[in-house]
Amino acid sequence: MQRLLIVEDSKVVQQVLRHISAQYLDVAIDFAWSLSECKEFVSKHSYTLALVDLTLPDAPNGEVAKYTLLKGIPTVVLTSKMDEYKRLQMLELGVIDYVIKDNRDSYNYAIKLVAQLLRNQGCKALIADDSVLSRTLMKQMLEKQLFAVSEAHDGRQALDMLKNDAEIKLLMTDYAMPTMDGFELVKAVRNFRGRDDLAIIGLSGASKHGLSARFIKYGANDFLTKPFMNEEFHCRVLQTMEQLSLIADIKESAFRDHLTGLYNRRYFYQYAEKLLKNKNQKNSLVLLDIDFFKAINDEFGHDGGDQALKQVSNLIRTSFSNSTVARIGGEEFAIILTQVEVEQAEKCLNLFIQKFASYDFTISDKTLSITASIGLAEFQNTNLTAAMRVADRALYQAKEQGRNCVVLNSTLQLAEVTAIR
Ligand SMILES: Nc1nc2c(ncn2[C@@H]2O[C@H](COP(=O)(O)OP(=O)(O)OP(=O)(O)O)[C@@H](O)[C@H]2O)c(=O)[nH]1
Repeated sequence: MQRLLIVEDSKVVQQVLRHISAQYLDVAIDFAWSLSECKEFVSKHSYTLALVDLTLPDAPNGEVAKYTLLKGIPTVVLTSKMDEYKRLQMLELGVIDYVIKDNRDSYNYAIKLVAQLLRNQGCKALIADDSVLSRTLMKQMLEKQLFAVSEAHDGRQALDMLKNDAEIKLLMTDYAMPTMDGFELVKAVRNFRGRDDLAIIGLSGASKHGLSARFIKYGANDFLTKPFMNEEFHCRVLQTMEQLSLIADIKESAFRDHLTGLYNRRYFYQYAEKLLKNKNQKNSLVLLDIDFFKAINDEFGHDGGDQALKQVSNLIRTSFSNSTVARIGGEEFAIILTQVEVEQAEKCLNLFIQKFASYDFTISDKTLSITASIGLAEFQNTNLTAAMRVADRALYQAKEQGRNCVVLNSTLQLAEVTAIR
């Protein structure tokens, strides 16, 4: 579990930070007023990150940052001190960033910076550089930003590592390297990893003019000239990763249903198509439809119906937490149980439907029971249209049989699939 420590002695600033943190951060946060309180917290918890003020009643000269760094906690300074000497001293000590609090935007900047650092945690970064010194320096700096860092001594090795590990999200590559230079590496990598999936920052010595533009044209997201200041390095890496995160957020929201937070139909179809490519995996496809949902809308209004949909979604999500659950229609849900054969799925769904029927849903302070009908079909060696039709037929039968039941459509499947093919 990630944990953040904020050390700030101003009540007003603490309130502002609490407010902005609630919008951007989803981690445990402790607020300390002083160095002594900070020490108390550190003795009780381990922290992923600290955001500290430099001037505290019991520590007027930045002692708190020295303390958190000494304790191995990556630290961001948020201070009203516009002292250039102090700033450089702090950056040299190893703080990730030094943010001056001169307006509301600086608080936003600091918290967004913290949010990005927390997202970096455990994220894989790769450094491709033939200079051991350069690699060591960058590794230290990236580790400060909470990345898990690996190294490659030339372009060829970096390319192999990237081919074998889709989890690498950041590549820092030098230009001049033996066997394969930075341009060749970026071009090759972009054949299989897009800009929205892997961030690339090109690097080169100051004497080589025009390299930055070429790096970017070949597919790098940004460029750094060596030697760089630590602060610039941190800013560029964070900004590049923030762009990647924003794209990931946009993609994620495009695949989510606004009302319930479940995956939507679009995502479900893409996911299901991919899954079918693995011919050997036995999966089960479940279509669940709420019974007499129109009556709920009629009694409680559309908002009441929405409340019911949210509660039903939560119940399905928590009951099938290891599976992909999507809302594919108004009151219709699809679930794929991967590596679960239909006979096993049927048993599990029969238990679930009982749990569903006995669950107390609450709409506008009134408790009510809701039931659902389920159609189940095998989801292997077929095409998606066929599988959906088979499961839909089973769902139709469940409705016909009086609802609140599970129907497994195994008999129709072969005939259906053949007909559709
Ligand atoms: N509140 C709310 N209602 C929705 C939403 N989407 C669809 N509906 C309603 O869901 C109801 C579905 O009604 P029907 O298709 O007749 O199905 P049913 O009443 O559940 O009956 P059976 O499926 O046959 O048991 C309609 O009244 C739709 O207006 C939604 O997002 N919110």
